[in-house]
Amino acid sequence: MPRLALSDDFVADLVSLQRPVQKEVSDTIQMFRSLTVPQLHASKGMHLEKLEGARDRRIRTIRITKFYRGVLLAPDDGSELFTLLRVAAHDEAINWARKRAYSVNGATGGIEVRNVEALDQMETYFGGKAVAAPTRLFEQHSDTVLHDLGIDDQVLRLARVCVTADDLTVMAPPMMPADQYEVLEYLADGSPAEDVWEQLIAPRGQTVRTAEGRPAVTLTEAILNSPDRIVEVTGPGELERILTEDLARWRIFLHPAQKRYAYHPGFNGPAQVTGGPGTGKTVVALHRVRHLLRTGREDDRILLTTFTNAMAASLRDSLALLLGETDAHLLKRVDVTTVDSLAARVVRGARGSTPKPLSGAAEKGAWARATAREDLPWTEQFLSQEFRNVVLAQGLRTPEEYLRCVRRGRGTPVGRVQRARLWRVMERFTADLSSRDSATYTQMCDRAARCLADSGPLYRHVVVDEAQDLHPAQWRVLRACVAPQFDDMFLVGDPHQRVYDSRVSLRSLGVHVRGRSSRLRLNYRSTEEILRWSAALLDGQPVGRLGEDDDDDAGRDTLRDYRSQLHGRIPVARGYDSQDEELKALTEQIRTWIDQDGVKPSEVAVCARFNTLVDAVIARLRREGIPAVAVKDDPGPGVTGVRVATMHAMKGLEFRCVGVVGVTSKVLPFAQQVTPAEVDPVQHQSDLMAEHCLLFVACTRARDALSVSWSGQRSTLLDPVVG
Ligand SMILES: Nc1ncnc2c1ncn2[C@@H]1O[C@H](COP(=O)(O)OP(=O)(O)OP(=O)(O)O)[C@@H](O)[C@H]1O
Repeated sequence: MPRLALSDDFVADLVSLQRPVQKEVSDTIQMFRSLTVPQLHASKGMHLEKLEGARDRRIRTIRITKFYRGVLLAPDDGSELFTLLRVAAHDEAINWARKRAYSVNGATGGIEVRNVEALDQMETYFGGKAVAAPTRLFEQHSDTVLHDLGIDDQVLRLARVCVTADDLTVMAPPMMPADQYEVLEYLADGSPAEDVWEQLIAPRGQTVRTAEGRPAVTLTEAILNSPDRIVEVTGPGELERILTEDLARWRIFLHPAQKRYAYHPGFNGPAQVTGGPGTGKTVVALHRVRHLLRTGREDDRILLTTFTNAMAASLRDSLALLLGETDAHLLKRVDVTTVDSLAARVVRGARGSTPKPLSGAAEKGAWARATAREDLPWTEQFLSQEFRNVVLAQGLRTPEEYLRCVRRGRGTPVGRVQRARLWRVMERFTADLSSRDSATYTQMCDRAARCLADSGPLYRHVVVDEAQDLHPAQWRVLRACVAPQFDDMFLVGDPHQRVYDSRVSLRSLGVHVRGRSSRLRLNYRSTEEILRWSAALLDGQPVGRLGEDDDDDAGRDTLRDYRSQLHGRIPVARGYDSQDEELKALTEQIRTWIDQDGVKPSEVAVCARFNTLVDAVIARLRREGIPAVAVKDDPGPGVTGVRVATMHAMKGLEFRCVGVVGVTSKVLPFAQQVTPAEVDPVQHQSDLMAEHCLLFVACTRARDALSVSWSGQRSTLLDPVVG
C-alpha cells in the first residue's frame, strides 16, 4: 500500500478550492490509498504521469478532474511514500511542477524545494552585475562554513554573486529553498556563523556541526524530518479529518522547534517554551495537551491555564478543534481555566464558600481604613504593593518572617521598626477584609495554595499559557496542583509581553526548568515589517528572562533574532490636533481596510488604553455606519463588527488589521500606574517597563496592517519609532 503525505502548499490549495472540487480531491485520494503501488502506476483513472521537461524526475501529476491536476513527489529511494505537493488548474499545476526541484538540506536533513529555472536566471543576471563590484556580501564566509550551514552548490553560486542584502531579497522563497535563504539572511544581517548554527540548525535536532560528519539522509527521511511542511497521513480517520474539518494550518504543521517540545516523549520535570509574539507558543501548549492526553493514562487529569476567562474560553475551543471528533472523548480529562478561578474553586471546596473578590477601588478604601488611626509615611499604593509583592509573593505568615525576609523587587529600604509597623497595618487590612468576607485575588491564591498543600495535588499535568504574568502566589497554586514528577509542568510565555507587575523566580518556587527550556523565534502571525517596528518599541529596555528574576541569574531576553516570513506594509504612526480628527482618520482607515483590502469588519480591531476611549470609538464607528462591538462583551466569532478593546484585553488575540488609538503622553505611561521613582525606584522601573510592554502587546496583535495614532502630545514610548 502506498503511504501518503500532504504538503503545506497542497493544504493551502485545497482550502481555496470550491466544495465540489474539494470533494473530487478527496475521492481521488481515497482511490489512491486503496491501490497497491503497481496498481497505482497502471491505473488509467489516475493518470500518474511523469512530466515532460520536468527539472525533477521524481515529480508526477495525477488527474483530479478534467480541469484540475494534483502534483506528487514520488521518491526514488525505494520507499512507497508519496507526497501531494499541489492541486491546481491543469496549466498552473503543470507549469509549477516543471520548474521545481526537491532536495535534502545538508545541515537540517529536512526537505526543501526551489524554483530551479528562476534561480538559474538569477545566477546569470547577478553574476554579470557583480563582476565590477569591489566587495561581495558573503566574502568573509568560506565555502566550507557555508556548506556546514546547509548551503548547497547552486545556492553557494548565488550567494557568491550577491553584492548587497537587496540582491539576496530578490531570490527569497519560494524561489530559493527557505532554510538556506534563512541562513544567508542571518549572515547578511551580521550574525556570526556559530550563532546561525545554534539558532537555525541545532533546534532541528542536528548535533553534528560539519557537513562531512553528517549521515546521508534519503528523500523519504527528509520528508519525515519536515513536520513544518509535510505531514504524513497516518491512522484511521486522519485523512478525513484533515480534509473535512477546519484546515487551520497550525493544527497540521508544526515547526520542528515547536514539534520537538510539543511531542517530546517525556521531560524529567517542568519544561518551558518562550518566544516573541506570534511564535506559536499557545499552539505548542495545545499540541502538548493533545500529546499528554493521547499518551497518558485514562484517569490522568490535565489543567490548562491562561490569564483571562475570555482566553480560557478560546483555548477550550481551540483544543476541541485540535482533538477533533476522533479524540473528542479526551476533552473531559482537561480543565481549561484561569488560575484565579481554580483558586476560588479550591477555597470553596475547602471552606464551603469563597470570599467576595475585591476591586481595585475597594482595596484602596480598605488600606485607607487600615491606616486611618495612624500618621504613617506610606501611601496606599506603597502598602498595597508591599503586601502583594513581598508578603503574598513570599507567602509570609508571621511578623518574624517579614522581619527576616529579603524584600526582592522593592527599592526602598525598610528597617526593623518600620517593618513591625507595616506588619500591624497589614494585619488590620486582612482582619478588616475577613470581617467583610472579602479578599483580593492574590490573597485567594495564597489561601488556595495552602489548602492544596494540605489536601494534595489535583492533576497529573499542568500546562500554563501566558506564564509571564503570573504572580508567585498563583505559581504556588500551580506547583501545589501537581506532584513533582516527570512531565509535571509545561509552561509557555513571553517576558516581553509582561503587562502586570509580577516578577517571579521560578526556581525559588520549586519550578526548575533549567536544561528543559527552548525558545521559538519564527513569527507566524505578523509581517516582518510589523514585527520590526513593534520590536523597536522595546529597544534598550532590559527585559529579563521568563521566571529568572533572582538577582544571581537575571539573564536578559532579546527580540533581535525573531523573524517573520510574511511581508507587507510598514506600520503608519500619525498625530492629530484633536480626538475628533483622530477618530475621523481612524474611520477612513477602517473603511479602506474593509472596502479596498477586502478585510471583514470582525478581522479589524481598535484598541485604546482605557474604556472611555473604547466607548468613544464604538460610538463613532457606529455613527459612521461601521458595525463595532466591544471585546469585553464577548462577541462570538459569528458576530459581525470591528472589535474594540482596551490594550490589556488584546492579550493573546490577533486580527488582520489593528488601529491603536490615543497613544498620548497622558495615558502611556499612565502616571497613576507608575510608582514614582522617589517612592520606590525599582518598582518605578518595573511599572514603566509594563507600560512599554503593553504598547508592544497591542501592536503585535496585527497580522497584515497596523496604524498607530494620537491627538495632542504624543507618548514618549513612541520615540524609538517616530522620528
Ligand atoms: N506551525 C504553525 N503553522 C502555521 N501557523 C501557525 C503555526 N504556529 C502558530 N501559527 C499561527 O500563528 C499565530 C500565532 O500563534 P499563537 O497564538 O500560538 O502565538 P503566541 O506565541 O502564543 O502569540 P502571543 O504570545 O503573541 O499571544 C496563530 O494564528 C497561529 O495559528
